[in-house]
Amino acid sequence: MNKVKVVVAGFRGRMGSEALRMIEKHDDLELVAGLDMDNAGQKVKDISGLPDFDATIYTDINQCLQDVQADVLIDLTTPEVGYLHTKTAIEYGVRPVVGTTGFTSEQLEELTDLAEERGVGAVIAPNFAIGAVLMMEFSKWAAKYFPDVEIIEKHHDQKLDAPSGTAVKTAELIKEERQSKQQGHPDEKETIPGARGADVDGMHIHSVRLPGLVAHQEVIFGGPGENLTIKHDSFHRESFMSGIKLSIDHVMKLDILVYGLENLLE
Ligand SMILES: NC(=O)C1=CN([C@@H]2O[C@H](COP(=O)(O)OP(=O)(O)OC[C@H]3O[C@@H](n4cnc5c(N)ncnc54)[C@H](OP(=O)(O)O)[C@@H]3O)[C@@H](O)[C@H]2O)C=CC1
Ligand SMILES: O=C(O)C1=N[C@H](C(=O)O)C[C@H](O)C1
Repeated sequence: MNKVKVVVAGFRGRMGSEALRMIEKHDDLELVAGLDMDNAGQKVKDISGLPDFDATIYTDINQCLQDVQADVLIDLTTPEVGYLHTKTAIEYGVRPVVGTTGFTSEQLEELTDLAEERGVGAVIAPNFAIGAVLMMEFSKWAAKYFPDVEIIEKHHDQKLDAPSGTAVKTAELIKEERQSKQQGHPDEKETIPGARGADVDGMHIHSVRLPGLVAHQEVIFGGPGENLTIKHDSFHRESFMSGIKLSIDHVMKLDILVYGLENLLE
């Protein structure tokens, strides 16, 4: 069997370490290197609490992709690093599967163009949980009938970006379905700045950050005399792993960048 050779960037993190456990469970995947902030030259198995992989740790993506033969780069780092890793991977012809959130729309456009120009498959998915993808799709459908909508996303308090990538993607999907709409009273005034949350095309996004949370989102639609709430909870990061595996399987057959797991689901 030809194994897919994978590099994981951010493998010591909450998501990256879960991705290593996912790779360990699949015979068709092989970890060939890890990208980290630190620990260059050590082996992944030398880091306590991680699976027993013999793969070498690098801190420089260029060095890493020159030294090892890799098919796929999984990136689960930070917005700035994730963007650079994705760009560099495409330049080396290594297919990125990116969960890192917080990219700007300009960065996404640039990466999409680069992948197309080089004919390199790539997947960027703000949420790899199947339930979250359904929540976003159901929300898009509901927006056809309920144009008034607010999004409440709740995450652990170590999250760097706000609003979450999932909330932004949900708003983008809803935007495809409804006419642009300014919600609330036309004379509404915030007496404390930020009270109404972020505004995406009239949709308000509220970000909650608390210890104890993992990743949760409610999309609340309002109509005359009724409300509809579409809600998803990730209680464990294992929830994201089947989506990462599905993306690895698909990215090997792609020659463009796909943004959003919904585009890979049948
Ligand atoms: N798409 C999805 O389904 C999901 C996406 N995410 C996203 O994934 C990303 C990671 O989240 P999470 O795992 O919680 O974050 P963590 O902070 O737990 O992990 C990030 C890891 O990246 C490492 N890192 C930072 N800079 C570099 C670098 N230059 N090279 C290599 N590694 C680096 C960090 O090292 P150090 O600890 O030393 O700083 C850390 O180990 C976030 O953007 C988050 O929003 C999260 C969950 C699901
Ligand atoms: O940082 C997280 O934890 C998560 N980030 C992603 C996002 O920003 O939407 C996906 C999920 O919500 C967990």
